[in-house]
Amino acid sequence: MGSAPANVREICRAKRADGPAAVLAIGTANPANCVLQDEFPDLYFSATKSEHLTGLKDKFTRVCQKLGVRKRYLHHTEELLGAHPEFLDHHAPSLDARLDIVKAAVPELAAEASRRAIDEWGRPADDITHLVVTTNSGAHMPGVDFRLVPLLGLRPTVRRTMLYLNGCFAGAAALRVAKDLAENNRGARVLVVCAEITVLLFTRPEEGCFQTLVNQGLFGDGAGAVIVGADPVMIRTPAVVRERPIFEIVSAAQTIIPDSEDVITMYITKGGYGGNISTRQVPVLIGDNIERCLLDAFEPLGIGAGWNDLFWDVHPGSSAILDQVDAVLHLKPEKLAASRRVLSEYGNMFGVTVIFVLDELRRRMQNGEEEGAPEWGAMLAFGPGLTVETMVLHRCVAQGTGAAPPEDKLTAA
Ligand SMILES: CC(C)(COP(=O)(O)OP(=O)(O)OC[C@H]1O[C@@H](n2cnc3c(N)ncnc32)[C@H](O)[C@@H]1OP(=O)(O)O)[C@@H](O)C(=O)NCCC(=O)NCCSC(=O)CC(=O)O
Repeated sequence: MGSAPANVREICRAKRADGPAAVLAIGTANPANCVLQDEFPDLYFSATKSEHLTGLKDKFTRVCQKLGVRKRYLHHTEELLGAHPEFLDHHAPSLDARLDIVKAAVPELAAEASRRAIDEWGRPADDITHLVVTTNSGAHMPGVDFRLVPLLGLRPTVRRTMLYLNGCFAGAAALRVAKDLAENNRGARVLVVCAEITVLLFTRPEEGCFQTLVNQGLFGDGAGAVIVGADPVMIRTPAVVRERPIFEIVSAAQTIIPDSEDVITMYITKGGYGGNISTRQVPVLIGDNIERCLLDAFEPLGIGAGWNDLFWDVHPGSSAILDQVDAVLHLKPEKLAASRRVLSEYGNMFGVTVIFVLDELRRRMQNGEEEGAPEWGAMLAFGPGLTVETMVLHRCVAQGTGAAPPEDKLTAA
C-alpha cells in the first residue's frame, strides 16, 4: 500500500480492450422436424381440424407462396399438437402447458448451437466470461441463461444478461450488448445465444384473422450462438488454439421509427402470444426509414462506400420486406442473397435469423460466392414498435482462416 495512489482513469483505461469486438465463432441449430412450405397448408389445416374452411385454406396457400419460405423447422409436431388439443383454441387457457414445453426445449436448442460455436472457437467453455441470452419463447426465472451454465460447463461466475421479448431485433440487440462488454472488459469472451421455439404462437386458423395465417406460414424455430471478443489471442490449452476473427463489429445503433408503437406488438395471454403485425405497413415504414439509419451509422465513420459495395445481413422479415430494402437502396439482386437463402431454408426465426445470415455470409465469402468480396458490411434488424438495429461490420481478411494473432499475444491457459 506504500505505492502512489492509482489514477482511476488509468485503471479504467487498462481494463478496456485495445481493438474492436469481433465475431470469433458462430454456431446454429434447429429442431429435427422439417416442414416443406408446399405441404404445410395440408398439414396445418389437417392438424387443426380445419379442412372444412376451404376458402381460408386457399388463401393460406397463397400467402405461404408469397412469404419467401421453402422450408422451416418446427419443434411442434403433429404428435405434440395431438397431445394438446387446447393449443388449437387461442381463447382456451394453454399458457402453462406451452411454457412447460419451451422451458425444457429452448435451453436444449440454445445449448446445441452454443456447443457448435464453442467447438469452432476451440477454447474451453469455462473461458467464457459473459453470457448474453435472448428469447421470446418463455417467461421463466431463472431463465435460459441460468440453465445454460450447467449445460455448457460455464463457470458459475459467468456474468449473465437475459433479454426477453425483443421480437425480431433481439439477435442484433444481443450482439450490440456483447460488443460493449467485449470492448470494455479486457480479455472478455462473450457468448451470445438467441433461441426461439414458436409453440406459443401456434393456434388454428380463423376467418377474419389474417395475422394467424402470417404467423403460421412465416415463423420457424432455431438457435444461433456467437462468440464475441476483442484482441484475438493464441493460447495453449495445452494444444495451441488461435482465435480467428470473422467480422469486426465496428458500430451498433438502435432507433425507434416515429409513431410506430402499434405496428408490431406482442404480449403473453392465457392462450399463448397475442399481438399484431401490420403486414402492409411494416415493409413501407422500413423502406421509408432505413436509408437514414444507414447514413447515421456510416457517415460518422467516414466510410464512403456505395450501398452496392457493402455486404448485407438484413433480417428477412419476409420477401416483401427484402424487396422493399432492395428497391429503396437500389441493391443489385445478389446483395441480399444470404438473407433470402436463410428465409427460404429456415423461415423467419425472430432474432435468431440475423445470426444464421451472418453464418451464411461467412460461408459465401469462404466459397468466393460473395461478388467483389466487400470489406465493409451492414446488419439491419427490425422488431417491435418499429425498432431498427443498425450495425456496421468489417470483414476480417481470410475470413476465419487467417488473421492469426501475433506470437507476443501467446497466453498460457
Ligand atoms: C403478408 C404478405 C406476404 C402479403 O403479400 P402481398 O402483399 O404481396 O400479397 P397480396 O396483397 O396479394 O396478399 C395476399 C393475400 O393476403 C391478403 N392480405 C394481405 N395483407 C393483408 C392484411 N394486412 N389483412 C388482410 N388480408 C391481407 C390479400 O388480400 C390477399 O388475399 P387474396 O389472395 O384472397 O386476394 C406481405 O405483405 C408481407 O410479407 N408483409 C410483411 C410481413 C411482415 O410484416 N413480416 C415481419 C414479421 S415480424 C418481424 O420480422 C419482426 C418481429 O416480429 O419483431
